[in-house]
Amino acid sequence: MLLKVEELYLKKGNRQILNGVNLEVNENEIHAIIGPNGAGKSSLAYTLMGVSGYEPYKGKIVFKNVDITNKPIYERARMGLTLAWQEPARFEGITVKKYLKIGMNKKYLNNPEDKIREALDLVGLKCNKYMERFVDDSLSGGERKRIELASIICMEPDLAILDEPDSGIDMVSIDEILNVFEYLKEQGCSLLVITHREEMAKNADRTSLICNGEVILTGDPKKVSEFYRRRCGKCKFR
Ligand SMILES: Nc1ncnc2c1ncn2[C@@H]1O[C@H](COP(=O)(O)OP(=O)(O)OP(=O)(O)O)[C@@H](O)[C@H]1O
Repeated sequence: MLLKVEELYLKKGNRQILNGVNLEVNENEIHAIIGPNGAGKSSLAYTLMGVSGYEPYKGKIVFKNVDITNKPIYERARMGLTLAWQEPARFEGITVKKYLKIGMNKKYLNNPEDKIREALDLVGLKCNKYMERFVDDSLSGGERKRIELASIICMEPDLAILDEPDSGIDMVSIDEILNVFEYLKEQGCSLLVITHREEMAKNADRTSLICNGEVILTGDPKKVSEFYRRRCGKCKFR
């Protein structure tokens, strides 16, 4: 097992956000997380990554058999964990090329430009058009999401947590994103993908449903999606 989350509890102020999350991600698995707005999906992602302000008050996070619950974000990153934020990264003043090179896996540093071209191609962006563009507001939300995904391809972490990689991506391009997921899996990465799109969840190996800060069901993606649609309509908002 790659990631094991045991009974994780998180508060923000006096608000209870995570209520004893249990979650397991296997090696080489695409694991989707679904659930209603406000269920705690993004908060779980930040807690797993070790973002400041998201320290759990109870529970355990084990990554590659190491207890990382109290490890700082940079140590988790060094161990091969990464998070692509819901809001795409903005590195004002940096070109796309430079941005993709920053987190690049060492094994590609001999010939970074080839990997950058491959990554941009995989996410459906024309290299010559985007390499020298700046990562800033001049890029559309969808373009930034794609660049974020390209950075994961260049980084090739052991586990990438992707918070709504499909938001802002037009419907016809969802297949492209799914292809990137398959590509990353072939490279040996595991993915934890937070999504509101059923077709994304259905293409995962397993899906977990989060409700009120708790994983209430994990299993076959089609069954979990179906359960969510049938049973969770009523508990959408707290
Ligand atoms: N800093 C904070 N202070 C207080 N409450 C917070 C804070 N951050 C998040 N919350 C609350 O925690 C709950 C979980 O939020 P979170 O963003 O994790 O949900 P989510 O499942 O990712 O939702 P969505 O699907 O809308 O993105 C929400 O009720 C939110 O209002």
